[in-house]
Amino acid sequence: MTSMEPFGARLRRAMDERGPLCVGIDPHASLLAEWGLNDDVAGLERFGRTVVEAVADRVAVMKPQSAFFERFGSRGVAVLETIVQEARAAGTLVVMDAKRGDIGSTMAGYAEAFLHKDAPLFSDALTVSPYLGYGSLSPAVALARESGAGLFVLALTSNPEGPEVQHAVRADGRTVGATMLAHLAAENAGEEPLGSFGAVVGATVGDLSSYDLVINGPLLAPGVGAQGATPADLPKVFGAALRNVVPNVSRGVLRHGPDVGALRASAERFAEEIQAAVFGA
Ligand SMILES: O=c1ccn([C@@H]2O[C@H](COP(=O)(O)O)[C@@H](O)[C@H]2O)c(=O)[nH]1
Repeated sequence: MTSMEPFGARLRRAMDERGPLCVGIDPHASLLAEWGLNDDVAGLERFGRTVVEAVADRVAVMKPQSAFFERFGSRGVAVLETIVQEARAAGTLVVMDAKRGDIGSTMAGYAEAFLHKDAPLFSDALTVSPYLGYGSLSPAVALARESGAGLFVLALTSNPEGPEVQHAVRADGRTVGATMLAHLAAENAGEEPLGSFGAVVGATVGDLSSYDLVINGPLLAPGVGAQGATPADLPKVFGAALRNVVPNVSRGVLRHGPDVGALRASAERFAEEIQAAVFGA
């Protein structure tokens, strides 16, 4: 397989050129209604294509939420394929938010679905769950390396229920979340300018001073906007790892649709606030 430049290098360049904002494509039923669209496949497609038209040529990353496409079965997945391909063709990197995780032999199938360069849903990176054990992700790590893609591993998620698992302390005294971060730092060791194996760390999680977020890889940070975090919170949460943070905003931008100009203006406002928070820090 001819491989692409590694995801980490492509992401670093995109963040340097366009800023780090990731805009989510989350076609909630309530947003389809607010946009005056039907809650059907045609509405889904119009929604997704409008978001791509508004921001794909200007933001570093877009993150479609697979759940809202899978909701419509095979026809929804077909729309997802179109959206991913159009967004990538417009110049943005696509992180597929599908949060896959399974025993290793099945994980290999999920990896083929999203990380094989000839797969209809090939994405620049995929969110994965390590809660069947980090080692169960090995087939995805291997295929991502081979095809120049990346992974974002759930480490410290933005939801209030996450800590009961992620802050749990293991027999060796480390928390589960810290262990995931350490695995990722090992994957990324020696990679320049940035490793391809990132962590999901919510912007809402508060004080992380006891965690080592410097993993030489990207940190996908959902939670800005609708979940209550603001760009100004980023320096406090991410500290020394701030320059590798990719803040995701979904509903905070999407609620401004369906007008393309209003979506674009909202993304630009978030991008400016994030730039000020990261580079003014
Ligand atoms: O810890 C996590 C992991 C993923 N997400 C996803 O990000 C977006 C957030 O959407 P908003 O509308 O900006 O709240 C959504 O797709 C989540 O599934 C997350 O929120 N937290």
